[in-house]
Amino acid sequence: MSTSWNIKPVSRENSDAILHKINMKTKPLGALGLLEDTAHQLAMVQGTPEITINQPTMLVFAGDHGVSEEKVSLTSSDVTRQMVLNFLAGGAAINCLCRANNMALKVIDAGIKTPINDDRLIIQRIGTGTRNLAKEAAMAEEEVLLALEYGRRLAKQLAAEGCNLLAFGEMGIGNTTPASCIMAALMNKPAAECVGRGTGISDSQLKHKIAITETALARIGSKNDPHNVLQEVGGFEIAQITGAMLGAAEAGISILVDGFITTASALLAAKFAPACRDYMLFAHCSGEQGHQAMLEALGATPLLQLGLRLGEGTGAAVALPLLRSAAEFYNNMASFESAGVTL
Ligand SMILES: Cc1cc2ncn([C@H]3O[C@H](COP(=O)(O)O)[C@@H](O)[C@H]3O)c2cc1C
Ligand SMILES: O=C(O)c1cccnc1
Repeated sequence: MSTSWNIKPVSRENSDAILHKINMKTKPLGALGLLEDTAHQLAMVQGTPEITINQPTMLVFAGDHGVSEEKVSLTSSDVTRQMVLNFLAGGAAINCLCRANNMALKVIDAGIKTPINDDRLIIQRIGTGTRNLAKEAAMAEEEVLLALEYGRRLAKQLAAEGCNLLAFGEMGIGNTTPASCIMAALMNKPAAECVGRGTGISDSQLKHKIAITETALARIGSKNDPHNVLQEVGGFEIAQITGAMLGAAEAGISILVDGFITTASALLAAKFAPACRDYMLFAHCSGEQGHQAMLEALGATPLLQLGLRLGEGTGAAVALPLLRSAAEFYNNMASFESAGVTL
């Protein structure tokens, strides 16, 4: 069983014209650095003379992980639910950074241990947390399919309502472990290069986390098959983010990727449908070991390097003003001709 994705690669047809427009702005060639690449990509995706950033929305998917019983995190699964309540109350880092940067925030229960009854929460529960990937497949095949579909549907609904930029964040105690497993499997790298300290675990916890990752990897039949990888070592929120990224690309809108965990989803999405990569922008390089290599594997140059290692979408929220700056210079900066400036 598999899902097919209907993603149009972004047309290269306008690439030269967009580059020309950027190069004719009143500045030395390339002097706006990564802002130029960002404008180029947004303009390519949008295919319109001006770049717009409409209803930019942060989607934070929450899910619990059976592997947290292995003490691979600083804290217990209970904190996932407590943090979702914190999101709903407006008190978490991501709430502050979305407020500071004028970004809408939606929180999705993709399958935390104990449900929360609150109208503001989007309920897309797959279960009460995944199974322990150290011992067995984290998810059932149907759970993977349902999670991908839930994510896809939400992204397409938001695009239909006028959003043209979706950013992705996550909350799930233990989820750097599945993200490391996904990285190791899809990039065919040793566990030790993919596993980091997440919330800040000790040396002995790190050793155990690497051992678990190796055990789980040995169980994956086809390491190059994103569906198989998700089933063995994925997570409900990781799978829904993957589906939502693919859904965003199907809808032709931009994807803003955050840290280590959402980049693992991006790797999966690009494996399901390589054209999805055309729609992705990368906010930052996290302090989590392995993130840099994952970004390189995706050919990504992240906008920021702030030493963030939190997730929740925080890096993506902080990067949004850079996208707005890219749009503003692209749309409104004078050209040599219009300003009468000669080199
Ligand atoms: C209070 C708190 C708030 C968080 N917000 C995001 N994370 C981050 O830490 C978790 C991943 O790290 P690990 O794999 O080590 O558990 C995820 O929930 C991630 O979003 C948090 C973690 C904590 C403790
Ligand atoms: O980079 C991330 O997304 C990250 C790093 C550590 C813990 N949680 C998330």
